[in-house]
Amino acid sequence: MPAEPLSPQEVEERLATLPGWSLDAGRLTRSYRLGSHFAAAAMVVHVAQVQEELDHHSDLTLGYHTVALAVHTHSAGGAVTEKDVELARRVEDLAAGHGAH
Ligand SMILES: C[C@H](O)[C@H](O)[C@H]1CNC2=NC(N)=NC(=O)C2=N1
Repeated sequence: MPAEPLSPQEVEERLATLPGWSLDAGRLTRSYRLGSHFAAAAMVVHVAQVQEELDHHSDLTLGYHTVALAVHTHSAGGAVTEKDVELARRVEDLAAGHGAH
């Protein structure tokens, strides 16, 4: 069953439980800072593993000491859905282990 779009209020409620995440151009976004470029690259690989597991994929950008994500649900017409929130939570869970903040 396709994921349903969250209402603007539901998105705000979810964001209130995801510090550092925001809604930007209709997508859930967050940027993390890490201690080195290699540490950032390792986090990208870990996020990619989670995205494959969830079958849900963000635009994932590796910078010098940064990792940035932006995600919405293509199959819901580009809306934000619970799938995006689930991915954000999973990324939060692994970020600390990479020293990301
Ligand atoms: C066929 C495949 O499962 C789908 O296309 C998945 C893959 N990853 C996805 N990622 C995102 N962000 N939105 C989707 O609708 C989506 N769909």
